[in-house]
Amino acid sequence: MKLARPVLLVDDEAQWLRSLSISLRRMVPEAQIDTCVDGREVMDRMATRGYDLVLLDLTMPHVSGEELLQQIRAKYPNTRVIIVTGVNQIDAAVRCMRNGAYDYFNKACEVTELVASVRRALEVVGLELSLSQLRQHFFSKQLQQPEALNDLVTCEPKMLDRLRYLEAISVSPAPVLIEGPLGSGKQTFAKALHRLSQADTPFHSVNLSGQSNEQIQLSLFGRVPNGTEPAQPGIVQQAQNGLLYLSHVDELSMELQGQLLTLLEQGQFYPLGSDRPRVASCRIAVSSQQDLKQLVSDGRFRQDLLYRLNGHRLVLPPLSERPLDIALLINHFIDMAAKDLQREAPLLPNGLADKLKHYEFPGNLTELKGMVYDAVSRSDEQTLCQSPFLMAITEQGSEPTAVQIRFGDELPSLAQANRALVMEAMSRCANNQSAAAKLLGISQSALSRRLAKEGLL
Ligand SMILES: Nc1ncnc2c1ncn2[C@@H]1O[C@H](COP(=O)(O)OP(=O)(O)OP(=O)(O)O)[C@@H](O)[C@H]1O
Repeated sequence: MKLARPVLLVDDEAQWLRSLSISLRRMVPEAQIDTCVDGREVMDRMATRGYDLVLLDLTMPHVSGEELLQQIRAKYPNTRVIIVTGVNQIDAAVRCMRNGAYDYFNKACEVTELVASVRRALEVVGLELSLSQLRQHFFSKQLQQPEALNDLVTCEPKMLDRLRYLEAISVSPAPVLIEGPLGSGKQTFAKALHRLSQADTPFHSVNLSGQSNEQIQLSLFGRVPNGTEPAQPGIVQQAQNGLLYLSHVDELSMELQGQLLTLLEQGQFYPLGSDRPRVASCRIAVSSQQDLKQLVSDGRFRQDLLYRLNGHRLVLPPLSERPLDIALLINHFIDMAAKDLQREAPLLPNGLADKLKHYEFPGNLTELKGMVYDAVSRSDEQTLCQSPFLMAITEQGSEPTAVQIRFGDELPSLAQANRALVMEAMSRCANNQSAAAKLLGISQSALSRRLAKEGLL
């Protein structure tokens, strides 16, 4: 969601101030507009309320815009200033830009140009703010709002880093891209982001997978009334000031990718049947199971959209790379299942979590949760029934792996093939020996011996 951003408009022409504030309130809903007709009051107003952006008229009685610009830049370096000039003041405007103004706007121009500049300035301030929060969080290593993250059970250091990052970006208005395999917790992270930022605003989620363009347009953007059908509001409109989470963005058609880009860049959308844009004011988080960079290389995803979405990016690892979390998650899901199924919570049998550390979990947390619910419903004693887990482990172990290797005319020797396989596994795992050993189905010490023997260490 877009967080409220305080903006001060300074001009001695009360009429201009009034009409500009109406336009900005309508077209940049996250801007919280205050006005000031007397330049002498500006620094006091700045001291009582930290403004993200000041729009400053250049020519005012008592104190000039140029003078105020200098004072604001000296005392409030994070505040952006846009200079508003009359027709013949280009030289002064250029001087102001040299002295740190963010932009300048000529009153004779279309107000939409000023609106675009205001949006850009607020976006920059938002990004700077989240960057400084990021630094703060990483240095403090403490979670600031642990209660908002209660649904995210983890003790893996790499996941705790992601929670800190989530807290840091919760103040930013920029879009968030969450990548991760099936069931790895993308939506759960999006919900936590919403709780961290403004829990009293709406959270909406739309699954973009398996729907036609028209269904998606209707559910996102709504429709204006036509001869046969009544008006229907879209979710973008309902999510005003809230968070809109779009899952499976990797499955969006090229046409809808363009519309999503308009929504992100201009904060505008078109209901079906209308050529009049509406203003959107929700923050957007999207998720993808596929690597979007790869999709861009394959020509299946727009690069400009990826740049836009990449405002903040979180990549969630598969559950098989979070072994420390397995016992914790099983216990968490046991409690949930026991409550939902109105049973006593059974105990986690010794050794089960360890056995599962070698299981791949193709469905990640969704799969583990399903297994635990099944196990709890089968448990008739005090201990959790193990059969759903053991069955999955056995099935995975006995599943034949289809290996297809293309050989040239000349076959490699066994030693050469071994060496090539080891090098390939190490390269796929970024030289992480324990991951490479897992890939090769041997122990880490066996891999280490082999690497030493081959002179690859
Ligand atoms: N860290 C976590 N702690 C506890 N439960 C979690 C955690 N992450 C996810 N879950 C639970 O696991 C299940 C799957 O999570 P979620 O729906 O967020 O995954 P997803 O990546 O969005 O799924 P999909 O790929 O299908 O869109 C949900 O029931 C969620 O409540």
